[in-house]
Amino acid sequence: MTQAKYTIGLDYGSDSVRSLIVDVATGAEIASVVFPYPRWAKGMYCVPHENQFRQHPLDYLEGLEYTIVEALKQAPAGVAENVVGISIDTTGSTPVAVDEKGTPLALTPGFEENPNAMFVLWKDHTAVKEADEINELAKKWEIDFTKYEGGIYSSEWFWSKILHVSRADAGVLRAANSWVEHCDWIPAVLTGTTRPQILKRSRCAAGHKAMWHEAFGGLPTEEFLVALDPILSGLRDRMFKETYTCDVAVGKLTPEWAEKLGLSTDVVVGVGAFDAHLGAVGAQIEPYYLSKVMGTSTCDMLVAPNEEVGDKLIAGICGQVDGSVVPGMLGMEAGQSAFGDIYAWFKKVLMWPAQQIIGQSELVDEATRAKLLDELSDKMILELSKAAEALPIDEKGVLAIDWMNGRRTPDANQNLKGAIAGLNLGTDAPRIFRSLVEATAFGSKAIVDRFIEQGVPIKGVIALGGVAKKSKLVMQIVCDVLNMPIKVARSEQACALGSAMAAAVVAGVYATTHEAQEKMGGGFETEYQPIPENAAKYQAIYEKYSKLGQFIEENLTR
Ligand SMILES: Nc1ncnc2c1ncn2[C@@H]1O[C@H](COP(=O)(O)OP(=O)(O)O)[C@@H](O)[C@H]1O
Ligand SMILES: O=C(CO)[C@@H](O)[C@@H](O)COP(=O)(O)O
Repeated sequence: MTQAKYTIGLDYGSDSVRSLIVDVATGAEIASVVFPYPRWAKGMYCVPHENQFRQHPLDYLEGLEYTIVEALKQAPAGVAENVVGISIDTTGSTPVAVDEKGTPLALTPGFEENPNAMFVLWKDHTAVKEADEINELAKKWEIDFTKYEGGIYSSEWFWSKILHVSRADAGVLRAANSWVEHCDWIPAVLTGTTRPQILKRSRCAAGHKAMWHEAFGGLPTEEFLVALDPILSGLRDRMFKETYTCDVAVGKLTPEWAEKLGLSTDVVVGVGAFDAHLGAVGAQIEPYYLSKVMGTSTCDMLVAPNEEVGDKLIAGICGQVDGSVVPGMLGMEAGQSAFGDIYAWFKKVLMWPAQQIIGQSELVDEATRAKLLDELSDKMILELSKAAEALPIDEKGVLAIDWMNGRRTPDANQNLKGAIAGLNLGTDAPRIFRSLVEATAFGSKAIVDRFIEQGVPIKGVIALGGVAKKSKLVMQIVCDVLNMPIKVARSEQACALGSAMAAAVVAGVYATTHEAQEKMGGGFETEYQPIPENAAKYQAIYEKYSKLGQFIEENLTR
């Protein structure tokens, strides 16, 4: 009997990192371990009301070691010796300033506690002004460098963040040799290739967030960047020219990391990519099937043969990049800046009085107070969902707009804010919660409609991510609003599974990503079907959503 081989997929989400060990022959998920980022969990280095969200590199390194070592402990004997590859996915754009060795500045003396020296998380919107400047200059420039990124550059992306931090922190500006995406840094650490000049850069990250395109010869020109702000002068030369798809190897584990992880130095490490893109691979994406990663935010991925899309530029999405999802095919990205985060926000609002009052009540002892608050927090969304599910669709009821974290697509605008209208004195929490769920579904429909308007057919919808697995209410409402069937990927960890598939390709087990998908894919566990009468009602309400959104954009934008 041939010796089984395994790969490890690492999925760095917004709140935690998880490892997944997979049997490459069958896709069987052998072990998985999750590591919540400790500093992030305490809210360190973040200022939510200023949209500042930063993550310390130590959160990532500790999670890297912990999740792999613990997963190998859970795996049967003989697995560790037969791991042949590791690949990772992360959130993005989540860049960090690095020194000439490629070390994030927060890991160097004097910057240990400086949020500007840490990873600027994808949801950090401190660079709204810089994004506006990039868009204004791009539209006047001889080449519109945003054209392969939907024509609108976002504050969530690479250059906006670099410019903002460079302006805000002279110390970081002086010490920064280059800037590196999270999805590029981890593979470089594992393989000892962190120096910016040799570090392999992800096609996915560069193409979707850094305005990289082979038609430009790589990144935007030095002239464009200097015209944006002379503070960027010389940085382009310390960035990169080539980019690589996730079927390419970065290198092999260094002896140090092989020792730490209990793995062989023969283990091949793949070029990284973003979570949504490898999640789509893990969910067995096919051409013209929209793969929705439904988590704190949503990412909508599509793939199509390059030749079928041709020179078409798809306006208002997060970019069209050759090889960003499945090597050899065009990857198209859209998404919503907040999805599950909106439910989490409402829960936080409802928790405030309880935390202030129960949290200080003398009627019960401290241990009981803590248990009460934990139970409230743990059950809040489930209880709201149960009550919301019992409510009828109300075409004259509460109507919400899902732009609490700005609008990512269609047509990025991080200046926008959310709204809740149609309230009366009888409006209760479940009704408001249901309106928020409906709003997130309407935001999803706006994206689907944009692709179709732009001539990209959508044959069906695949869903993955935490919300897809946790909420039947959300999934049925999204299904009714889209008026399309939605298949939910079986894997609890589709992003990590996609990374494990990529690792199997870079390790030479499979020749193509498609082959790895076929052999390692877990298929689908549920298929939601739209309820026709609901779909008809939601079509009418969606028109109101669109009008309210237009009013907000025209009158209430910051
Ligand atoms: N029962 C639920 N119904 C709807 N949303 C939920 C439920 N439980 C958790 N969530 C949401 O799931 C999101 C986390 O999704 P997940 O995919 O696990 O994380 P990430 O997006 O960081 O990868 C949170 O925003 C949370 O509000
Ligand atoms: O924007 C991207 C990828 O392009 C995601 O990394 C970002 O939305 C974060 O996704 P999650 O909500 O953490 O799943």
